Amino acid sequence: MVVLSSATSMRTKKTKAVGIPVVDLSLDRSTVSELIVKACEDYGFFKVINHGVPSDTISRLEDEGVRFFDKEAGDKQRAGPATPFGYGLKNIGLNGDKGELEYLLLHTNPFSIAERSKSISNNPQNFSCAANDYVESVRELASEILELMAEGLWFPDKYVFSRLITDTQSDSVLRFNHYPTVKNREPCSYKDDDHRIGFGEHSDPQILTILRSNDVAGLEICLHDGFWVPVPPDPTQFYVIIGDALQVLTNGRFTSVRHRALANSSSRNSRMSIMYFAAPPVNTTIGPLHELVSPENPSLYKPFTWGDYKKAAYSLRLGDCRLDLFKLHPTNDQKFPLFS
Ligand SMILES: C=C1C[C@]23C[C@@]1(O)CC[C@H]2[C@@]12CC[C@H](O)[C@@](C)(C(=O)O1)[C@H]2[C@@H]3C(=O)O
Ligand SMILES: O=C(O)CCC(=O)C(=O)O
Ligand SMILES: [Fe+2]
Repeated sequence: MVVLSSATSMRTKKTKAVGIPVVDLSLDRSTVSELIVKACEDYGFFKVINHGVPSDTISRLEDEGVRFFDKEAGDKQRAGPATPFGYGLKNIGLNGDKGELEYLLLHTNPFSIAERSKSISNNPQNFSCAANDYVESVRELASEILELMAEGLWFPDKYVFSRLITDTQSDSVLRFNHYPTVKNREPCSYKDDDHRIGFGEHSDPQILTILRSNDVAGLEICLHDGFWVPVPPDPTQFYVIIGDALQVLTNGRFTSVRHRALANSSSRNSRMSIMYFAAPPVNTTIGPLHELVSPENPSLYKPFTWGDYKKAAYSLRLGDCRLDLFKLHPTNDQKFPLFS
């Protein structure tokens, strides 16, 4: 029997204030790579400053996002439903997950962006151009970070991670999340720890996520001890989230951080985040790299293709610990039977 743990099976978790690691990419390379490795081991999450993404590239895409979410409901529906790409409202994924948000999910292939932009914008060319420029810039940033990680781990091949996401067939995804202000009095069935949930607890399946938000709070990350930490919004910088695929490639040395976004309840402005999920081509095999496997550190996961992993992710709920399915030595602390 294969069993799988789930967010809903976990004990109630408390919040605490902890400083999020900040990595200044303008420092010398060996310091930066050391800081990144430490942040990936301790948190699976960090902020990057001096990132090199032009502010104009960020603001052009932000304006497109604001323009889209400002439209009438009927106009936005023209870009939906999200199956999985397109416009989605309150339904996340295909298996009944709900949250207080609306979103746009796009594949980053430029042809796919061009096609989608026709139902998103009255000026599709502007939208495509802003989205492609943004994707190109954050892909470069993600590659640079992955190269620094490989250097920090003393791998002989510094491109071992980055080449997975720079391949022209990469399966990377761009997501805009918009969390409209909700009043606490309104009835709501999806609460957790007395908070309304904008985007429920989960890990990102991909290699790396580059997150940028406006100045409205909501994001929280979960520490190894189970405490939740609010992440201060910073519109000028990016946050980096380690995904499941990188946890596997590093044989568990880096952990994919569980995170969530709380709905807007007190703020007068609504939160908008833009995320770039860096993924390899679908036929890429993901497994622990031999440099990180030894008799003392045996392989923790069986290899799988990115396509297999996506299929598993999409057959499960948002909060499910889908990596359990690929563990070589599953533990007994998992609650819900998945397949028997
Ligand atoms: C409930 C789901 C939504 C999701 C696919 C899934 O079945 C489980 C993983 C979810 C997630 C989380 C990170 C990203 O936002 C996302 C695009 C992804 O790759 O995995 C979403 C998926 C989605 O919203 O389609
Ligand atoms: O909007 C956010 O801040 C987080 C959303 C998120 O985690 C996701 O889209 O995967
Ligand atoms: Fe996420």
